[in-house]
Amino acid sequence: MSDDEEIPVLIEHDENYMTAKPPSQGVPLTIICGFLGAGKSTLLKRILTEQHGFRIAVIMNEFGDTADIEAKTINVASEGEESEEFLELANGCLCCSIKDTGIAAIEKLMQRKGAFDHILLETTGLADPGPIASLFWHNEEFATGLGRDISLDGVICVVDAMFGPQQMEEDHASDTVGESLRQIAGADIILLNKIDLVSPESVSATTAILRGVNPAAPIYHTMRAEIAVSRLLGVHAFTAPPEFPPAHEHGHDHDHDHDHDQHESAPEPTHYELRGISSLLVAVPALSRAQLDVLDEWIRTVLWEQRLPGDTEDPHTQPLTVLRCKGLFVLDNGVQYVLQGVRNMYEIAEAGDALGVPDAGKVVLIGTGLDARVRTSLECIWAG
Ligand SMILES: Nc1nc2c(ncn2[C@@H]2O[C@H](COP(=O)(O)OP(=O)(O)OP(=O)(O)O)[C@@H](O)[C@H]2O)c(=O)[nH]1
Repeated sequence: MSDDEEIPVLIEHDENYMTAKPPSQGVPLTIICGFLGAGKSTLLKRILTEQHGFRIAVIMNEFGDTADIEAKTINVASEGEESEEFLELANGCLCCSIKDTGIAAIEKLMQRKGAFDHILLETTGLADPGPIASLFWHNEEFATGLGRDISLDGVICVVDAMFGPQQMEEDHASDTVGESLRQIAGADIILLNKIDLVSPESVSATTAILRGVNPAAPIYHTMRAEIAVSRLLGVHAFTAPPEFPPAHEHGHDHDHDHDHDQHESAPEPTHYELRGISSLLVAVPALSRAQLDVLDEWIRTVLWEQRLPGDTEDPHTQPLTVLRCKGLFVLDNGVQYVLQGVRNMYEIAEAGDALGVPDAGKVVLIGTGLDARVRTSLECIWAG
C-alpha cells in the first residue's frame, strides 16, 4: 500500500505550507468516545461480531461483558503481567484490554502489525478525545514513535439520545466546558444512539444542538449502534477535505423509515451561541497566495496565543480557545488546501488534485469565545 517504508517527510513549500503527504501511512486508528451509557460497548460488540471483512484490533478499557460474546472462538493470549490481554475473534478482530490510557498496550499491539488493518480505541465515558487525538495525529513536529506507525483516521462520539440533551445542558451550565461538549466538539462522526427511546421531535432537537456545536461532523441516528462499519472506518478525517454535511443523516443505508428531514437550511455561515462551546462556520472566497499566508498566520495566532491578531489582551468575552478546526481553502489559481487542527496543533496541506473544485472554501472553528469579533477578524483577511 505505502510506496516505501520511509518515515514520511513533510516537505516545506513556501514558508508555511506543506505539500500533500503520501496517503496515510501506518495503521489507521479510530477513537471512540461517548457519553456514559450511550452505547460505546454496544457499538464495539457489533463490530467484534459482524462479518465485515476488516481485521480490526479493538482496544477497550476492559473486556467486561464484551468478552463472552464469542467465547467459543476466543483464544486468550496473555501478554506478560501487564494489564494487556489479547483475544482473537472469529471474524478477524483482535481485542485488547487495557486499564490505563494504553500506550504500552498499543505498542505491544503494533508488534503484531500485519495481524490487523485498523485499530479502534475506546475511551472511558468521561474522556476528552482531544489529547488522545493529538497524540496520534501525524505531525512532523509532534510525531512520537507511535505517531509514525499509526495514523489517526477519526474520532467517533456516541451520544445518548435520551440523556444526551440533559448532559449537554448540565455542561452548558457549568463554568468550564464539560466533557460531553468536548467530546462532540472533537468528533469527526457523531452517532446519536438510542433513538428508539425518544420522539422524532426530540431526535431533531438534539441533532440541532449537536450540529450547532459541531457543524462539520456527520450525525447518524442509530438504534443499538446499528450502522455500517464502512461509514465509521477509513474516513480519513484528518487528511480528507471536510465536507460540512447537511443537518440530518441516517445510520441505515436504506432510510425507508423516512423521518421528516428537517433540513432547516444548509449550513450557512452561522454562529451558534452556546454558553459552553460554540462553533463558527465561515465561507472563504478564493484566496491569493498572500491572503493564504495571512490566514495561516491568523490561525497560528488564534491557536497558539488564544487571541486575535491585533488584540493585545482578550476583551471581556469568554477566553478564545479552539478545540478543533477544519477547513478547505481554494486559491485563485485553483490549488486547494486542507486545514486540520486539533487543539494547538494544525496543518495546512495542499489537497491532492483528485478533488473537484468547490465553489468556495470554508472554515469551521469549534471552541469557546468564538464571537462575532472572530468572524470579522477572519473576514478582514480577504475583505481588504
Ligand atoms: N433502547 C436502547 N438501548 C440501547 C441502545 N444502545 C445501547 N442500549 C443499551 O444501553 C445500555 C448501555 O449501553 P452500552 O453500550 O453499555 O453503553 P456504553 O457507552 O458502553 O456505557 P459505559 O461504558 O458505561 O459508558 C445497555 O444496556 C445497552 O443494551 C439503543 O439504541 N436503544
